[in-house]
Amino acid sequence: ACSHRLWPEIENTVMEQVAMAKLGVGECGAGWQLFAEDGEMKMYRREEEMNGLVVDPLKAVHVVKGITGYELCHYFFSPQYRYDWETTLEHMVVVETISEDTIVFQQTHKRIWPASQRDAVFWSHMRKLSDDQDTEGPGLWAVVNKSTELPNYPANAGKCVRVYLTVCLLCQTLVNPPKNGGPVTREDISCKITYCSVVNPGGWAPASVLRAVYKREYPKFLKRFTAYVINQTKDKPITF
Ligand SMILES: O=S(=O)(CCO)c1ccc(-c2ccc(C3CCCC3)c([C@@H]3C[C@@H]3c3ccccn3)c2)cc1
Repeated sequence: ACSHRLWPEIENTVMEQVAMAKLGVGECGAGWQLFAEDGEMKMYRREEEMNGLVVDPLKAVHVVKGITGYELCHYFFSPQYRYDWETTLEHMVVVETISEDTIVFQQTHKRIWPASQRDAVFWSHMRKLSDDQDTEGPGLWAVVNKSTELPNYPANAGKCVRVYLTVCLLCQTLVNPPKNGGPVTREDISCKITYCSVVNPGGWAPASVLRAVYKREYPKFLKRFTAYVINQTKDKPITF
């Protein structure tokens, strides 16, 4: 994988995205605005436009009990589960499997009225990161998705408007060993999630429409995805 043409970009993007994900939303003066909250889940956005297009960066933080960071990243990264949890997905193609932890996808998303239908072409990379604090712990796992150009999937060639996205799912497993020294069970683990995304919608769509879509779709997506992983793993051995 290190020899692949995308490798340098993947390496740089992962480092940059993980560093950004680790930054707190700080004092809200830094421009992050809380726009959705549900229990442990908090969703922030910054209102940003690029030549008239809404490209609001999104940062969500969440803590989920009973699953590990590896498990969350595995179900987010692996194509075979995506239709189960990604409700806005109409079609997905694995264009290239660069290695077991790096895949290139083409996805068509269901049309969200009144915007025209979108598609995305992106590489996706999953990796374990050393947790600076405790090296031997379960550590940090991340999946980074970033749009890329593919000659065989030219942008805006068919009915879809091409979106440009950069997404980072950063997960830290927290283990609270049982007092009695017994084996660690799912009651003793939780996962701290940071999900960052910047989606440039490609073609024009009304700012009010896009912001309404983001406000509705992102909380739904993160709640549905985490519930899916909890359900998929509840009767399985823990994978760190
Ligand atoms: O985390 S991922 O990599 C998971 C892999 O699937 C990912 C997340 C989000 C998108 C995405 C692509 C297009 C659009 C819009 C833009 C104009 C009209 C459609 C949206 C809007 C925000 C809404 C949305 C939010 C969350 C989930 C799905 N829909 C989101 C794509 C990939």
